[in-house]
Amino acid sequence: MKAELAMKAEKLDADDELAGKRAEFVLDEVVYLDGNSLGALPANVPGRVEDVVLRQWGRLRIRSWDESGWWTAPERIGDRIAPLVGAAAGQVVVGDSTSVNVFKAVVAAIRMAESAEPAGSGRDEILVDATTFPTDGYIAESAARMTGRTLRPVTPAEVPAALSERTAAVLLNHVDYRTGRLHDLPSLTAAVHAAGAYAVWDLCHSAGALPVGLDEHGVDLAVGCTYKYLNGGPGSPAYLYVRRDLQDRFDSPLPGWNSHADPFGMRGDFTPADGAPRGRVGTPDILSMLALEAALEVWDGVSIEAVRAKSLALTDFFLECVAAYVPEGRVESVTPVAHGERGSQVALRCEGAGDVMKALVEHGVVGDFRRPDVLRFGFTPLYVGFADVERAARVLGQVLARSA
Ligand SMILES: Cc1ncc(COP(=O)(O)O)c(C=O)c1O
Ligand SMILES: Nc1c(O)cccc1C(=O)C[C@H](N)C(=O)O
Repeated sequence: MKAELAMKAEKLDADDELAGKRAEFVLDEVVYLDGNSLGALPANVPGRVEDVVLRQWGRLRIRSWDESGWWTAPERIGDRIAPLVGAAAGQVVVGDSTSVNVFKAVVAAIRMAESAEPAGSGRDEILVDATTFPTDGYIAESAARMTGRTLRPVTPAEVPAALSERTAAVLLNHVDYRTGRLHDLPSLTAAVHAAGAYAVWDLCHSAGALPVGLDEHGVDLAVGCTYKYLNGGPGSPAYLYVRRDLQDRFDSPLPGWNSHADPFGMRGDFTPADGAPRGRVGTPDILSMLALEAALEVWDGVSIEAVRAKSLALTDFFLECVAAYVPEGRVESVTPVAHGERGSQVALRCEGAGDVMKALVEHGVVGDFRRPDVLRFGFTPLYVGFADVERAARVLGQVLARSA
């Protein structure tokens, strides 16, 4: 069995059109299956950061806001992310954290719902994914409280039935951070719209791993981080998508001088900028942002459809190897088997998962542990290969056999 799966991995790697991309990353002999938490370092980033620090900052200093393109970086880099999430140019702005962008998007969605209806018409409810990564839930709760709305946590499957004329906005995750379940963005967005509400999607676990189709599916607002499948580095800035025809109605709860129509007018009253810059707040985090810009160069010539095809092949193969190597009954996958419902990770429920993950890391296989009992393995198609997958499952089998 071992030899068979190893041979299969070899063949899959030989046929992999993305295999060459791995050389564009700084990696070692560790099997790195944690790119859904922190993506690996693209090899061109250190040189770029050195140039940004020593030449752009060190020598050009203040001139770099114009001459090195610092001022326009949030929209320029937004336009580089846009095709990866199915958005035309001019709708994505990079900056701040995902958490901050969730706040902007949810409050802006509530304000859009309010402005679209006669005063007091009663859109007083916000729906939020009950299984969400916690930060989204905390922020939605605060946004609801600040705007006098009620927050109603529901699972994504319950959303269609929960929608009503009371719903103002719905905050959902495209891929669940714990289970890796891919939610049906097209049909949920359509259901939200049919109820007259606004849909906000968190793309943290889907952008760079699978096609999102923001424009195609008429998503209203979306946010995401850039340090997972986009490999921007620890704390790299997040992004905000506002659909073009909604941009004039985007009323930011965090208007800053960078989102002013005339930032250097230094005026006392706020006039919002047109287009994507309206989503900015204050001075962009240039060092992180330009590291991200360099990191995004690995996407040159890569189609997100090819990435998705490889991602599904990797997760299928991992499940096959786990079934072959792991002693019966020791793990249970909580990630859906159906391709249409799977993101780019596999989450295995396992007794003693915390200790098992420690042992895996000691043996050169890095995934992560999510309490109370989940082993999480993320598969980044740009740098994970099929031999990595076979080895990870084999080591998992050995660790579990030892602790039987
Ligand atoms: C779905 C989701 N939303 C938000 C975040 C984090 O937000 P922030 O980038 O503000 O830390 C994460 C992971 O950290 C996440 O998985
Ligand atoms: N953002 C993180 C961080 O600053 C430290 C450790 C982990 C993270 C993560 O991104 C966690 C991740 N969102 C998750 O899905 O669990």
